[in-house]
Amino acid sequence: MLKYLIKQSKPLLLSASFVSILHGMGSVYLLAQISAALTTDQFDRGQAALTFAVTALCVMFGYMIGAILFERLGQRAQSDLRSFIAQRVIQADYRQLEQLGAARVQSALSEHCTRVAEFFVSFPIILTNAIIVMGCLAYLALLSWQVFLLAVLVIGFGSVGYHLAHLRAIRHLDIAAKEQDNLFAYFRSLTDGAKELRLNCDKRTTFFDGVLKRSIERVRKERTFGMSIFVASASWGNFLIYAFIGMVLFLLVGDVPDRALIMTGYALVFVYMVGPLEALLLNIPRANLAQVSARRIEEITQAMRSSEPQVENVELPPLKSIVLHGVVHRYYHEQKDEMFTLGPIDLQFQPGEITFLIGGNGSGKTTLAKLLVGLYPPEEGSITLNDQTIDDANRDYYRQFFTTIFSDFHLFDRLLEGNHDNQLDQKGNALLTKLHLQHKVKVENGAFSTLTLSQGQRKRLALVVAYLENRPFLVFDEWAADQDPVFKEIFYHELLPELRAMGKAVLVISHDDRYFHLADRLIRMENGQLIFDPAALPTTQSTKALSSLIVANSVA
Ligand SMILES: Nc1ncnc2c1ncn2[C@@H]1O[C@H](COP(=O)(O)OP(=O)(O)OP(=O)(O)O)[C@@H](O)[C@H]1O
Repeated sequence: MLKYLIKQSKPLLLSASFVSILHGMGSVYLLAQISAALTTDQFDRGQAALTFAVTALCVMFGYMIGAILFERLGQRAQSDLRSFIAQRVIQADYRQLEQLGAARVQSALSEHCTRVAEFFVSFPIILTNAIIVMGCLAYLALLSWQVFLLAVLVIGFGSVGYHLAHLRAIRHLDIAAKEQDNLFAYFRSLTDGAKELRLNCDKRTTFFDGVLKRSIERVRKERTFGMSIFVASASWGNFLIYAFIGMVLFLLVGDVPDRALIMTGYALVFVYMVGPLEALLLNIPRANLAQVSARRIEEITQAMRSSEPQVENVELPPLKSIVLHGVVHRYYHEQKDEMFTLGPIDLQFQPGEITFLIGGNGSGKTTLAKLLVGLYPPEEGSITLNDQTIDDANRDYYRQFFTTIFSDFHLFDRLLEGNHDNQLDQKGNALLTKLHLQHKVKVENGAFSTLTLSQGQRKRLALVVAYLENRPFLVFDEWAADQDPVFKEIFYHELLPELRAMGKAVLVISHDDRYFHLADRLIRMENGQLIFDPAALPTTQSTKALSSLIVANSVA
């Protein structure tokens, strides 16, 4: 992932790196000038002052330009990453997304992205300081090759220790990154479960102390541990620097002639080098953290691979039929080591037909609806649309035939229709009036004036959106469950017949047995199977619906 981002912004990164290298080299050149001024007697003071001033200015501008360019790179990396992840989420197969969970996606979009962007802030620090350290070493080599060799030996020794520590630290940072995904799920519970947490103090205490704080603590502990290892190895590096300086000043130099001058030269280099070395040792862990986050983003996006190419601006042909042949879907419940199997289901749908799907809780009605609309691909069997078999290649196209209102529907704050115009607003407002929502919410330029509505009102608004989408097939999953009798009446007695007259195919998942007789067809789900059970049907049901039930179960 980091490699990909680096490749993406190559020109900017190269320019920023070039400026940082110049900045580092300029700093070393400044050191050489200071050293020369301190240790040499005969030189042109005016010329030296001018060179020093020009170099200092170049170093300042080099630092400034480099830092600005890297900041831009960091922000761009963050926005690129966010768009990339969002794109992956939009394209991901729905079932994979369900399994992955919202918390991990949130964690990738916020925290991990920020950490990766930070890499671009620490990168120039690492680069510039590495150049300064290398320059200082080169200058040392000029002064004495023995001292240079000793420095290389110390750096080699330090690097091995640093690498071993690095391996250990990364393990802890990885654990922290994984735990953070759980933490984001708990953060969601803080707002999603706000009512429950306020109404039950035991629940609140257990959640806060036993779940949330434990997770926060785990992230803190693992990250502190990982970073402490880095800091410890940085201190080890620091100690080695001073050990090296001590060895050079007190053992290697000895009682040579011009000792004071040589010592001044060395001391200057050492003092100049300590800061950049420390900065290096402190910033490499930040780059490592970015690497851990980049890996996590990669894992999360890998888990969202899409096998279904997405369509754009499709013209839909008229719907003639949708047929499910022996369709099967399974859920595996890990905790209980149990399998829920839906199907095999044989079923046929036609335009202008209202089908009611009934059955007990957990019998598989919603799962069947998700299979029908193409959110789940059938594990066995097949679906055909107008005699064309649906597979991964055309499933996204197939999904465009449907509008759904599931019980966990989402309302966007605007109509997201590509061909939006004034007429659509007018139609929307007329429908809002029909559903008694005209005083609560309005459509203006495709946007709803508010979404602060009761659950029943939100569902009515969702119904308006579904109507305006004008798709050939509508699926309502217990839409009427939380509506007043007056809206149930409108839904079952006005809207459904209207949809039928418009030639729409409609699947209504319902528990409202008072209205079962209005169905053209009634199908019943029990424990994942469509069953034929005339005794279970309400007495008011028309013979038409009853005979359709038989037909529904006999489509091969
Ligand atoms: N995302 C999921 N992952 C795993 N199992 C699931 C998932 N969704 C549903 N199930 C399981 O599948 C079975 C059928 O669920 P489904 O939601 O289809 O039933 P339903 O008939 O719509 O129920 P209800 O009337 O309560 O809405 C249940 O046992 C449920 O636990």
